[in-house]
Amino acid sequence: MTKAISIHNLDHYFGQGSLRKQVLFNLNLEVSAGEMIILTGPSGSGKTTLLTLVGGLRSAQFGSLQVLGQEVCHASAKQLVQVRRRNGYIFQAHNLHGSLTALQNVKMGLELHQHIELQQMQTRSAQMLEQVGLTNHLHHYPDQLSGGQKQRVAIARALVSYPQIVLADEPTAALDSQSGRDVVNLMQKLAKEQGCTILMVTHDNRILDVADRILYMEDGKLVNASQVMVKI
Ligand SMILES: Nc1ncnc2c1ncn2[C@@H]1O[C@H](COP(=O)(O)OP(=O)(O)OP(=O)(O)O)[C@@H](O)[C@H]1O
Repeated sequence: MTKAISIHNLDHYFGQGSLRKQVLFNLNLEVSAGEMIILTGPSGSGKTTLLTLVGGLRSAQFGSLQVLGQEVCHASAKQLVQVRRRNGYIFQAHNLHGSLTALQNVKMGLELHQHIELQQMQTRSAQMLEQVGLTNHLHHYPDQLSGGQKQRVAIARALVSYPQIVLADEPTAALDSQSGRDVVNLMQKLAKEQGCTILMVTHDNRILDVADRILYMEDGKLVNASQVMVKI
């Protein structure tokens, strides 16, 4: 099966000189295309760092990290931009632009893809908002939407370009139990329909069951599955 993400002996350090600190230790991981992976573990264990490396949001320097067959370790700034363009991102704080409507926010997810015509962008964005149940909110601004609705706009924006990989960091953290559940169910449904791989960082034990596989991180290391069952 095609590997969406392939990680071998990945280390990561922050800081320089005497402040240099290792935060990821010899990570090894294979993620198949279409898998939904949840990455969990204590605060400070390195989950977000790993997510940002996979997303090309920071540069990986030691070991090997392949995303969709492309080596990201030692990649140039230009190559990292290409990696970022192929991914969708969903964050806890949804990062919607307050001065843009839901439709305009989703359309931004397509604006890096210059081959798509304006009218087509508009249509696709509206369809995506329909799929997340927001047909009646296309022209609402973020402050006119609930937390769950805002997160659904963020999902629509992340998926509108049909990315092969979606990276999500605590997408349910700001939501009540029911909205959190709705949001992950929606992510799972749309991702399966589009065949995209999801890597999601979460502390939210209520949503672990949506994952095809749960990974546990502790002190910068991936702990193996048999130990995970004891910890969760
Ligand atoms: N930009 C940075 N510069 C220096 N150290 C950092 C930086 N980002 C993270 N760290 C450190 O790296 C370690 C891992 O942090 P990371 O944010 O990846 O953990 P996490 O598991 O995602 O935590 P949380 O669940 O609290 O978000 C922590 O010790 C953190 O203090």
